[in-house]
Amino acid sequence: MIHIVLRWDFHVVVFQPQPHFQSLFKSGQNPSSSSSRNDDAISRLPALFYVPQLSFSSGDMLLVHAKPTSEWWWAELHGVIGYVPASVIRQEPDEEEEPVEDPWQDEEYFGSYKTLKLHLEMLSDKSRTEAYRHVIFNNSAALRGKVVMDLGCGTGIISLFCAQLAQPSVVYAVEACSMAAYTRQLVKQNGFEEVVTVLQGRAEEIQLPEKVDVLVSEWMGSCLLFEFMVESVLLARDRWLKEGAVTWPSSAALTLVPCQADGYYAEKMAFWEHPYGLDFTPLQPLARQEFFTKPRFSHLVEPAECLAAPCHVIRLDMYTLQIRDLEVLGRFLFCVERSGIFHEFTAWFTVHFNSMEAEGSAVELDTGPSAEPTHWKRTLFMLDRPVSVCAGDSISGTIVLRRNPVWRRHMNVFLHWSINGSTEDVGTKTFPMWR
Ligand SMILES: N=C(N)NC/C=C/[C@H]1O[C@@H](n2cnc3c(N)ncnc32)[C@H](O)[C@@H]1O
Repeated sequence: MIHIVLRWDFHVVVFQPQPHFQSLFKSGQNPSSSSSRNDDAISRLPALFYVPQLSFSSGDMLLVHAKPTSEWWWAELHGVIGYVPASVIRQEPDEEEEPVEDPWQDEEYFGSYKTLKLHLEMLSDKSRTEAYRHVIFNNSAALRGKVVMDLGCGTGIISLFCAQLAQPSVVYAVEACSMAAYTRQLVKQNGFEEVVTVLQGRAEEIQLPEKVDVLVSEWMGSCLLFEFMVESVLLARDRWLKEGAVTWPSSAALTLVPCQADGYYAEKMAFWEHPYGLDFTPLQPLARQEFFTKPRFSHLVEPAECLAAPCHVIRLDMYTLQIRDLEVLGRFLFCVERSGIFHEFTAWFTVHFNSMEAEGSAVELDTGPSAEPTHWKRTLFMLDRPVSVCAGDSISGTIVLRRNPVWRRHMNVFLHWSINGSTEDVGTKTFPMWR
């Protein structure tokens, strides 16, 4: 979709500080928009903590990739991509509008949830499913008479928990794919037709008869954000959640830790040193490319393999998070607690469910090595070359989860690290998830 810029007759570089990094700014450095002061201030800032919006001038032709909200569109100008305020641009009718592939790949994405495979995997994950049941049980009194929306209900397990353990006035179970027809059968089979209403359609498009008191969803993907179903939750939050109402999960955190991974390294890399007494090391560059380029999702790191204390690199408050903040960033500083070989970074997430009652206890779903394994397991980012580290060394750097500007369910993870702050002993690597 081509658009031209109207009204804005000056060059604008607008940076939007991300609230959850507010605390990381040095005082007095919050930029204001559209001023030379802005440019100076920004040139001094750690740009990593800003989501640049597109700079453009009147008359520019923008290529709009996506319109996540009515006020902010995701667009491209001269190869640079960023958010633009929709209010200043006008759609130019295209002569030949060639069909553009759906950046959400909804056909493939929702198609994967039409069969039982993924639903069986999620339902078989007791840590995950029991956590949601625990939340409903803990809040059963507060849920009485409430209106609930279960976004992406799948087989409807969370909605069925609500009807089984509490007395909400209604649960709107929203499911985009044809699984919804079976979900209706399950609601009937278990006698909850009076409470649970299954609506087939995308949460972004369905119409609810009323706003809701509780928005519950199990949206977390590998490395927390993969699939970016969280965007659908934010849109539904802004559209259907009553003032002061509850969203479950209430917050999320991504955790990172440097680890030793002898087994995986031996299996994929050391193996080529002398298979059957022969030297196959010329294949190691191929092995590095094939096995270490993409993150490994199905990884179960043990606590003993962690070389330092894990650290939360990203925290998301589901009440204040904005879609444009989903180009999320983080930084880390690890103090190595045990000498060993630094093979990889491992990532996992934790989500919290605040109680609806002031004194109620929160529920936590932790997918890390100190908790029961879950179907998410953990995500492993293998370094190209392992590094020997000693207790007391520091591993500092940044992790940037940059959403794929075109394929909106995908992202790239940039990792940059330095050992003991040195400028020689540094590393940097980008991991595509998946495109
Ligand atoms: N990855 C994790 N954890 N959960 C995936 C959960 C996916 C389920 O939620 C549905 N879903 C995902 N996004 C939407 C949406 N915007 N509107 C309606 N239904 C949706 C999918 O069809 C799956 O059944």
